[in-house]
Amino acid sequence: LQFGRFNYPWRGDRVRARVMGILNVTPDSFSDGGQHQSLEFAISHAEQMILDGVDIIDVGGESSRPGAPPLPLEQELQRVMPVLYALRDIGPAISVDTYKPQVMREAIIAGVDMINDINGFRAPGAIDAVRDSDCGLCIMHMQSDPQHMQLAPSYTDVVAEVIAFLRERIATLTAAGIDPRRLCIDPGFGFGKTVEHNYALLKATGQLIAELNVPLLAGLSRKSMVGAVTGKPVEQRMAGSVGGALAAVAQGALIVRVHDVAETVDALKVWQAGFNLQR
Ligand SMILES: Nc1nc2[nH]c(SCC(=O)O)nc2c(=O)[nH]1
Repeated sequence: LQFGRFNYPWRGDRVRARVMGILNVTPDSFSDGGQHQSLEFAISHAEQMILDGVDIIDVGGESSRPGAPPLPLEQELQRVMPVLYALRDIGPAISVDTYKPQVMREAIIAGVDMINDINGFRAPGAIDAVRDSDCGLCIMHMQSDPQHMQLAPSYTDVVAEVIAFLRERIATLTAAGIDPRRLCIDPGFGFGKTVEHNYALLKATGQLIAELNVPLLAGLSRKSMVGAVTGKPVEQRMAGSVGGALAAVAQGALIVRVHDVAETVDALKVWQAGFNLQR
């Protein structure tokens, strides 16, 4: 490990928004779910995202849609590790979307640039898994867990409670010896939130950044919060998702996690050309 390499994707430039492309390596994202085909598909999808201008590729082996059953560790490793090794030197930063400490450990050995944990590194062993490395760490807020989170999301004050959660996680990770420069936060759109909660959080993007003083990742691409205000099904939510990404970036979000890389990259180029980025 080259300590001090600090290869987290936002190192050096915390102004230009980065585009994180979603690379699902779950069977339901491939026709036959076969191992070999899924690796081929994953690599060609990654190559397309690179042509489209992606900054970070987020590799996820477990679907975390509401109600999804947990995925056994071995299956997640079988899906994700071949892809991480295949992409490790392909160009853009590589992130792994996992909450399992063992997957984090193996991903770090495979050279990932970022660990994206929807569970905010709360699993036993998660902090130990990532402490002695130099990759970026995304701490996301989730109420409850994927199997139960959308049954009855409730908050007294969703913005205050999400800020308090993220503040506690930042404090816990830094107290464990993790360099704060490695950290980014994420309000977790759709993870234990109603549509109203999601938009309250989106409108509070600037407040989260100001209060927590770490880069913020926004992941609302094609989610039900986009469907709710456009009336569009998931396959017609690209424009709405781009609109949501710009709403987050306009308030200071540094990373947007999206399905539609080319469109988001173009939208950001024009928006950034026409907007005074000096905040
Ligand atoms: N950091 C982060 N990771 C994520 N992984 C997913 S999976 C669900 C989906 O893409 O619809 N969402 C998010 C998100 O919002 N933030």
